[in-house]
Amino acid sequence: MELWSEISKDQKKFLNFLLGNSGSSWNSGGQQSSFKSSINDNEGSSWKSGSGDFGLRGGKRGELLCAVSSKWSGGRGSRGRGGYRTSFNSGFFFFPQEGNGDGVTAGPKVVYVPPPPPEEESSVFAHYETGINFDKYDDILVDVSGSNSPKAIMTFEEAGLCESLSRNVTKSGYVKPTPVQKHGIPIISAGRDLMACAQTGSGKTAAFLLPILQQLMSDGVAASKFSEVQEPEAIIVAPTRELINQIYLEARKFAYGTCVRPVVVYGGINTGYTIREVLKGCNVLCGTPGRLLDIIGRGKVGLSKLRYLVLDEADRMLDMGFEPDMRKLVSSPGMPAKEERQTLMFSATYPEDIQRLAADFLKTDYLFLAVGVVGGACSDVEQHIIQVDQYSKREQLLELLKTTGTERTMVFVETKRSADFIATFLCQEKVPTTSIHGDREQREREKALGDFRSGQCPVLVATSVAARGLDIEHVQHVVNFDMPSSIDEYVHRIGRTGRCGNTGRAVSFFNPESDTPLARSLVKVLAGAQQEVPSWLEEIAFSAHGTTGFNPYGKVFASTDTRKGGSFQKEPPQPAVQNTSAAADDEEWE
Ligand SMILES: Nc1ncnc2c1ncn2[C@@H]1O[C@H](COP(=O)(O)OP(=O)(O)OP(=O)(O)O)[C@@H](O)[C@H]1O
Repeated sequence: MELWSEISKDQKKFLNFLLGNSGSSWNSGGQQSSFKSSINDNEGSSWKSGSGDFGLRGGKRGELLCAVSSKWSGGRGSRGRGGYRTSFNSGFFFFPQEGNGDGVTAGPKVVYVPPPPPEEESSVFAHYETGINFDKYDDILVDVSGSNSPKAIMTFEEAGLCESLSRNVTKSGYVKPTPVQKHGIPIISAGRDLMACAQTGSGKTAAFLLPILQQLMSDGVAASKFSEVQEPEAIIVAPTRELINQIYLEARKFAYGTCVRPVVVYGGINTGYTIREVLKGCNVLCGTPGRLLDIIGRGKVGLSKLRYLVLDEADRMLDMGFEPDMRKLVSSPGMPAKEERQTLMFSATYPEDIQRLAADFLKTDYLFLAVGVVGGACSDVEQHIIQVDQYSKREQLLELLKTTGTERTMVFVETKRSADFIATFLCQEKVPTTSIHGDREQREREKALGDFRSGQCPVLVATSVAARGLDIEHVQHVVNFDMPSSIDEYVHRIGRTGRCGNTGRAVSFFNPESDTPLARSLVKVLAGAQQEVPSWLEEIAFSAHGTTGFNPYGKVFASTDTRKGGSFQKEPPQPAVQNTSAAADDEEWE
């Protein structure tokens, strides 16, 4: 099956090591071959339900699956350095790291070089259609706070884009701007700092890319050329590799046929290759925080020409996981002071404490743009919450997947290990499945996403690493196999469907034993998106006194700009934004 064939040589070597098999071939008999044949026995294409006993049994296959699933649980970045760790029969194994010098991804030398993105125009501009609810975006209430906000535009013509940009917008299938574009484009073009919040899938990426590219074009940015130090005019930061790559592809699309050259840098790929790409010329540098800091620290990127700093998924970029990196970034030698650069922040969620923190990075007169309710779920996603107990989840998932057939479905789980378990379980049940999480090698992550995008594997089991920003055509369903621990994460996860006016469905397994702390905020999110709230959930929500970190009178949403004196100052402190899913899962972000 797909997952199995993706197990890398290194992983196989490692498994052989665990099994005391010094031979080089994974398939060389013994336990190894029993595992392989047991997987192969199940190969076929029919979809059926079954009573998989995966993960609970002992015996050879169970042990081996454990070993596979718990491979490389060494963390990345500042929270997880120190060697490869893997658990096997409750033990931990540490392997010395081979420094790869990229300062980001601890572990063996990374040799992976991704295939170049397709060059043909039809691939560059490939897009999906807007959905039946696209025009309803216009009914969403918009609030811009701060002084002297520029007037919104109603059409792309009013955006004053140069000819090549306009042409690229048209080729992308954009006919009219979404609300975040109508308001965001003129704000950015007017040179203002911006904190923007708009629902998932509503076009935030183009809202910042178009005015930046337009400004660079109209200022006659120098065509990029080889130099030992590159001086980009814009830096865009996002929390995950796949998301920053997607943003880069969008930048490349809108800049097509112009002299503006976007480049992407992220962990998990060969550093030498990355540096060579940057040195060829770089106007818009897209990166994950660690790799960006690394490349700046190596003196390959100078900041003297920097005019735009964009934080996508800004609340994530400024929470406790990434805040130190962001502070490092803005204090890098040569980084223009906030008064000298334009700083732009975008997300679908903005906890108030993060808003206050974000203000440190912005000019005091920044504008706050809220499209709809800050932190609200996309109302184009039909949300269902099903009460489950821990042990019935797998069977319920199988039942559910029988109804979705070959429609694309993302299944979110809490940990990397359960991502492997569930994906393998589904493969055994003949559901073509792949998985993405922070312990998979970059090559595997990209293949998984590719197979999911192409429909070869219509089911993608994912951890929080895929919760934010990913824009994948035809994702009709999201399943929260495990509930996330924060409501914001829920909003982002279900936002992988129902994008750009299309409709989607999200089914969440709610286990009262573990998920009660989420109940009240979930009720509010459901009600806010005009969804049916199950009465049992309401009961749990309103009897959930004493649950840790839950303020019964607290607000789920920041109603608006915290500078207006939102609930932040008046109410008892809210639980800190806990990306506990990420924290509990070691390291899912880079
Ligand atoms: N004006 C438009 N007309 C048609 N399609 C658009 C328009 N704006 C954006 N899109 C498309 O809508 C999809 C979603 O856009 P995008 O990924 O920027 O959403 P987002 O708001 O950043 O979502 P998320 O919060 O999940 O990151 C993309 O495929 C994008 O190309």
